Amino acid sequence: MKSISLDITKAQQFLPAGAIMALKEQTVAARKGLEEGTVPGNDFLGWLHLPSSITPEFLAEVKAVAEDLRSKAEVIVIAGIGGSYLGAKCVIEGLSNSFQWLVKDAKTPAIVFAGNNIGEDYLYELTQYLQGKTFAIINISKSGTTTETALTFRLLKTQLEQQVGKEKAKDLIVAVTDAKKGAARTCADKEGYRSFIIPDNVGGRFSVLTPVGLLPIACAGIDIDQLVVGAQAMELQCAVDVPFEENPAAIYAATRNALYQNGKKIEILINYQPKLHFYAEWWKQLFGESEGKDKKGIFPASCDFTTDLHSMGQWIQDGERTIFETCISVENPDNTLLFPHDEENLDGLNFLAGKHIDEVNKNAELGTRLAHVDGGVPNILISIEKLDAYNYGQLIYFFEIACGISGQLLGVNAFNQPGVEAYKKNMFALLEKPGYEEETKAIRAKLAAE
Ligand SMILES: O=P(O)(O)OC[C@H]1O[C@](O)(CO)[C@@H](O)[C@@H]1O
Repeated sequence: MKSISLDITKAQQFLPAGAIMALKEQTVAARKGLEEGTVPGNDFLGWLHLPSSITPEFLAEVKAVAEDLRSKAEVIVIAGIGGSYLGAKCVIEGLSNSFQWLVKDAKTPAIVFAGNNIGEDYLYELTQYLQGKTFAIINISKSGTTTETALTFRLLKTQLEQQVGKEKAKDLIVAVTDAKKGAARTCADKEGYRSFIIPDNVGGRFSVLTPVGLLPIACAGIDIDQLVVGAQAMELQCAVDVPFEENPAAIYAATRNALYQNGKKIEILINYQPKLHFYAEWWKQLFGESEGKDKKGIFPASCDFTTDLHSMGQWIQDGERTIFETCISVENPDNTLLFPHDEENLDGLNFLAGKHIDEVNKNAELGTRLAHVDGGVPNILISIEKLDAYNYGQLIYFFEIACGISGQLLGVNAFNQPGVEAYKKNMFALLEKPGYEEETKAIRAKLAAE
């Protein structure tokens, strides 16, 4: 099977000669640091050899639980946020029929995501939708205490128990959480739910190849074996003994850091396939939480083309020259659709007659790349053969390891996220959570003084 390919030529032309090679030594050291576990945050390196350590027995266990839920439920609600949501969401969106939610298909339950927001209307509408339906809940939280997820889980658990009774609900709830800590673990053990463990040394944004991602993905009927095989192939391709010039993750990490050092502060992940929208959301958390710290870090942004060419295209072509693009290009669509000839040609589109829709898309892609490069936007191109589980597996591991390397080039601990606590602390103080009495007083005084 074909490996993903990386082309940095249209980024390199914006850099001083030798800028990427100047980072070679540091990049090789960073890759070695990951292998030897000497990097900052080294207690969170469990993802590094995760693909090759996944056993067929473990995958069979995940698939068996997924099959069981698929056979019992019309709807499966995946409750989780951040890394406990985005990996599954990006793979499921990427590899399912775009109109799956409208298709009445007895084999695949509707997969619905929740626990990733606190919208009262969202949750109200979800609880309404679930009324009278047999639904299952996968409650995913590493800490087991994340407010958005815990709040949603309580709502849904209550509804499920009311609808089917406590005993039957037990069979329809699965927890994916820490082995020992957190409310989600306590609840799962006490209620007797089936559960999967999130390894201690795998942080949320690196956890898609643990049951956090694998269980929901299997519930959607996607081939998790191939996902893992793709990740394993990329693990080999980015191994510590692969020379810098042949390691795509090392080259990508060095290139984006060279661009950053030369004033390109924003990276826009581009796709030309609507199915990749949530891939970018996953990627933004991966790089945003890993690198945005110590007042440093490339800002990870994303655009869906050609859609956003009609909204953000102007800015990208002509705005401040602090951006670069990384484009994920999909070589082959899964399906064939030819553009029809029309005798009257009222729309003037007969010049496209007989062409694949993808040919139009590919020309839009090439035309955009040339225009943006001409407009001063460096372009990194990542090509994959097609959107399938194998290629998704490759892409996931590629960006994970690139991120692990890149964080070191930037000089940060890529595996913590201390900054996310600030909003939580304020929210708990404002909501008068027990234990936050001092913070409540302080924040009320602050607001009164404003
Ligand atoms: O799995 P958990 O512990 O609910 O965390 C969800 C997300 O929240 C964060 O911890 C940020 O608060 C992310 O790093 C994580 O992916």
